[in-house]
This record gives sequence, C-alpha cells and structure tokens, in this order.
Amino acid sequence: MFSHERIIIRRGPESGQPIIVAVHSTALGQALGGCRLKPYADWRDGLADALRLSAAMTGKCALAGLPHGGGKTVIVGEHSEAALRDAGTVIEELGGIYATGPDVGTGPDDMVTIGERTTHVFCRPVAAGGSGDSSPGTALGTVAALRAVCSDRFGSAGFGKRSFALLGLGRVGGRVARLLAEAGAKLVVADADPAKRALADELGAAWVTPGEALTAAVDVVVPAALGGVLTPDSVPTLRCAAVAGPANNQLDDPATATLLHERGILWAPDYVVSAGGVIGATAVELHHESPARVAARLDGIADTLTAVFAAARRDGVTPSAAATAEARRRVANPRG
Ligand SMILES: NC(=O)c1ccc[n+]([C@@H]2O[C@H](COP(=O)([O-])OP(=O)(O)OC[C@H]3O[C@@H](n4cnc5c(N)ncnc54)[C@H](O)[C@@H]3O)[C@@H](O)[C@H]2O)c1
Repeated sequence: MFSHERIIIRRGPESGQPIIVAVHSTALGQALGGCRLKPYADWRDGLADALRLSAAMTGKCALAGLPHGGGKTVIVGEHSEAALRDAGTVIEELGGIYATGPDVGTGPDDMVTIGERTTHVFCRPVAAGGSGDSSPGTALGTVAALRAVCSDRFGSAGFGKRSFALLGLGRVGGRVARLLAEAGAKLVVADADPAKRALADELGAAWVTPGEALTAAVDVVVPAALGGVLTPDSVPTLRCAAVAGPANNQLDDPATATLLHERGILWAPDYVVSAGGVIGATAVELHHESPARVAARLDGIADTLTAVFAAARRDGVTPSAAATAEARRRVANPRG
C-alpha cells in the first residue's frame, strides 16, 4: 500500500549524487529520521531503504510517545561534503515538515555540513549547539528495554543472574556491554572488528565469532550491529530465551516474528528498543528538558515494552504485531 506523504528524488546540484528524502507521516508532528549515506549498487536500492526506514520511523516515534512522525534521507554514493549540502538543500525546501540526524554513514560533524543549508537538523556536536552523539541515549534505552525483557521472561529485572550475548561492540553495543558488565551480568561478545576484543577482555567477557554469539546458550541475545540477523535459517539455531537489541531491522521479514514466537523466544521489537537516541535528541534539542527528565523518558522504554508484551499476551499475537497495532492506533488518533 502506498502510504508515504512525500518522496523527493533529486540529482544533487552540487555533487551530482542521488539524494532521496522520504516523508512517511506527519500525522503526529514533524517527521524525523536520519541521513543514511551509502554506496548502493543502484540508487533504487537507496529508494527502497528510504521508503522502508521512513515508515519504521513513524512507528518508532509513535511508540516512543513523541510528537513526531517518520522520515528518512538517503544519499547514494561516497561521502562528500557537496552531497551533504545537497541533502540540506532538499530538506530546507520541505519547509520544516521533516528534520534529519545521523544514521549509517553519517555522524554529528556531517550534521554541521547539512546545517549549512537547513536548520532542520538534529544531533550536531555539542560544541555546535546540538545534542551530539545519540548512541549514549540509545544505549541507556536499550538497557531499560533489557530490564523489561528480563522482568517479563525471568520474573526479575535484575541483571546479576543473567547472561547476554552481544553482537557488535560499537558506539551503542560497547556502552550496553559496559553497563551490563557493571550490573554483574555474564557476557559473551562478538564484533567483526578484532580491535574490539580489547573491550571484551577489559569487561571479562568471552570473545566469540558473530555466528557463535547469535547461537550462544544465553538468556538474551542482543543484536547491536547490522540488521537481518533473524531469518528462517537462523531462528531454529537460537538457544536463547529472548532477543532484544538496538540493531535496526533485525527481522529479514515481518513473518520471522512468528517463527520466534512459535519457538517460545521473546523478541522485543527493535524500533522500541532503539528509541533512546531519538528520544534523547528531541528532549534535549527541541524540548530543552532537564537531564533528569531525559533520563526518565529513556527509562520509559521499559514501560512501553512491558505494555507491548502484555498486549501481545492479551490478544494472542506476537510482540511485533502488538507494537505495530499500537503504533497504528496512535498515528490514527493524533489527539490520543
Ligand atoms: N547510534 C545510535 O544512536 C543508534 C540508534 C538507533 C539504532 N541504532 C542501530 O544500532 C546498531 C549499532 O549502531 P552503532 O551506532 O553502535 O554502530 P557502530 O557502527 O558504532 O557499531 C557497529 C559495530 O558492529 C560491528 N559489526 C559490523 N558488522 C558486524 C557483524 N556482521 N558481526 C558482528 N559485528 C559487526 C562493527 O565492527 C561495529 O563495531 C545499528 O544497527 C544502528 O542502526 C543505532
């Protein structure tokens, strides 16, 4: 079904690179969504990502309780300042119905470059007046989500008796690993980058291959690298009780949520788990909230997830279906 409000595809006047901006929904307010920069083999693959990811942002903002909708920018090709400025030009032409931030391939410094052409940009460095890197907020939100998962699955939100397998020790995964280790959890970790082994050693975590982490016999697997790890091939090999992590698009297909459910594995929808970044950035940059209020909002991810799990049980559906239904309900009823 065609559901996007606006899609712009433009050959960047300065860079010549394809610039794609998809605004999925502004029903709840200004659309938000990061700027992905990637050398796609075909620009149409970038368009497909923009359509899918902007729709996912609508659900993410709605379930995070934010007065925002979903959008996405995709720059096709190599990293260049000219392409970032081109993205800023397109975003500015939208007149404020959409604002961007960092995503795969871009970071806070790139938001300064986009900001040369538009004011509708988030997560610029703190020194440039922004809220900076969103990954600390994403990590705190993920840990709140893991508390809700442990509470639901094991009857206690504590991490002391729990074991976790983390896939990816990057900006978010590295922080999550540290917070879990500090709380006394047992960790198995993996990263495609062998340099990350130093962090594993520092935290006393077992270092394994990414494949071994996914299939480790632990309480919770935490995907914190790339998406697409949950497939009809991988789900039968899992030996965990739950999967919950910040990696975007963990399911290869929505139907894979049913496979997890049938195996009795609790899956926490990734867009609920990873909402801490956008919650933190909007709380700081748009609503100028106090650190205590921001922390409370990030903690609220646990309540959202608990409500999703309860609705899933009540309605006899997967947590994924329950989250989608609640997001749709909120978007269809902007006044609550
Ligand atoms: N940074 C945020 O605020 C944020 C917000 C929402 C969602 N996310 C999602 O969380 C995930 C992690 O984000 P990040 O900011 O930490 O990214 P990052 O690039 O800092 O870290 C990703 C890590 O995963 C590793 N990796 C890549 N491929 C791997 C593989 N096949 N197996 C194991 N490890 C692999 C990389 O070496 C890197 O250390 C991504 O899916 C991202 O889209 C991040």
